[in-house]
Parts: sequence; structure tokens; C-alpha cells
Amino acid sequence: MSTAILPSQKNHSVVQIALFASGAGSNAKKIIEHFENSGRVVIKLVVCNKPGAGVVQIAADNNIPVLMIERERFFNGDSYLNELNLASIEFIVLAGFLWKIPETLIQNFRNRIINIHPALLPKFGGKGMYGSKVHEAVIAAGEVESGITIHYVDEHYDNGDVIFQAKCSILPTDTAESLAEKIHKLEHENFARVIEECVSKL
Ligand SMILES: Nc1nc2c(c(=O)[nH]1)N[C@@H](CN(C=O)c1ccc(C(=O)N[C@@H](CCC(=O)O)C(=O)O)cc1)CN2
Ligand SMILES: NCC(=O)N[C@@H]1O[C@H](COP(=O)([O-])[O-])[C@@H](O)[C@H]1O
Repeated sequence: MSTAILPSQKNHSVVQIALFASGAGSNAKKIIEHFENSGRVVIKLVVCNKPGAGVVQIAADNNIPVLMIERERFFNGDSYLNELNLASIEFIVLAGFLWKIPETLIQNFRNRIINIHPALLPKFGGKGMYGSKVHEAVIAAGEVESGITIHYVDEHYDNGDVIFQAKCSILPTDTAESLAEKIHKLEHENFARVIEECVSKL
């Protein structure tokens, strides 16, 4: 007699995530630490397009393999889909990744790629809007608040469905640097939890 597998008894498989990053990797570090002892999520791979980026050392410190990618193959080849499949990657997190994700990956990871943007989309997004450039534009526009947006990734920059936003105030004395600190604090407080909520729905 076979035993029915009740939902509560379903054996939830482990979700294997690739972190894509181009820079210092402070978000990647927080995410890696958050899932360090998780039974549900494994940070399997760090994908980076900038040799010498801080995120490469963070991956090494945590014994996470790094896949260094090159522009030609990423945009005009298989977009490293073979390596992602070999690593059994099921979900992609963009944590300060500065290249546009190509159609090949969008199609193969439909609704399974998320990104964090350091502003309140739809304002201050799109091509050219990354890193301190975002904070400089927000300050120059005279905004009294900024924040973060975590969203699904589609074929356009900063256009996918919004998952989460959090705000911070901007004081008259704030600079792009001081705003960046407020934004990083919001990112580090929220990104890992939002990732966990997203993968729990897979
Ligand atoms: N298909 C998508 N790819 C990516 C998205 C996205 O929403 N859809 N988000 C970006 C992250 N990002 C904003 O959150 C972003 C990153 C970089 C740029 C940009 O203008 N990049 C420059 C190149 C910079 C460099 O090579 O150092 C450019 O494209 O000319 C805009 C937005 C990640 N990918
Ligand atoms: N438009 C994309 C963008 O600007 N992303 C931003 O890059 C930074 C990476 O910091 P980190 O390398 O310390 O995580 C983060 O602030 C993230 O929001």
C-alpha cells in the first residue's frame, strides 16, 4: 500500500542560487551570511564580470566558486547558460551587477531572476543609472526621500514587477555618499529576507 505524500510531508528540495555581482559585494556578503546555515537555500556560485572586484574575495572567503564572465560570450554566445545548468542553478540574484541580462537567460530563468536597485523605481532607473550615479541624480533632483527597489528582471533595465520597496529620508545636508550609506543599510536589512520569500514560492 503506497503512502500519500501530504504537502506537509513533501520533501522540499534545496534551491540553488547564483549571485551576480560586479563590485564590492557588501550585499553578496550579507546574503551569503544569511543563508550560511540554511537547509533550504544554497548560494552555489558567484558570477562576476570585473576582475579584482571585492565580491571575488568575499566568495573565496566563503568557499563559493566564482565564474568570471566575458562580454563577448555573455552577450553573443550562450550567456554561460551551460555553466549555470551544470551548477544546477535555479534562481539568480543580481547584487550590484552592471551588465544587462541577455534574452537567453531571461527566457531560461523566467520569473527567477531578481535585482536590487538603489532608488524608488520607476524613478531614477534605466541605462546609466547605477551605483553613485543614482544617488547623485536623486540629490540633484532635490528629492526628500529615496530608497531601494527589489524587482523581477525582464529584458529591459529596471522594468520588471516590483517585489519590495523601502524608503529613507534625505536631509538638506545629505550628499551622494551619505545617501549611499542610508541605501546600503536598507539593502543589508532587507535583501536576504526578500530573496527567501521569493524562493519559498518556487
Ligand atoms: N535585463 C536586465 N538586466 C539587468 C537589470 C534589469 O533590470 N534587466 N538590472 C541591472 C542592474 N541595474 C539597475 O538596477 C543596472 C546596472 C547597470 C546599468 C548600466 O547602465 N550599465 C552600463 C554598463 C556599466 C559597466 O559596464 O560598468 C550600460 O549598460 O551601459 C543600468 C542598470 C543588471 N542587469
Ligand atoms: N543599478 C544597479 C545598482 O546600482 N546596484 C547597486 O550597486 C550596489 C552594489 O553594492 P555592493 O557591491 O556593495 O553590494 C548596491 O547599492 C546596489 O543597489
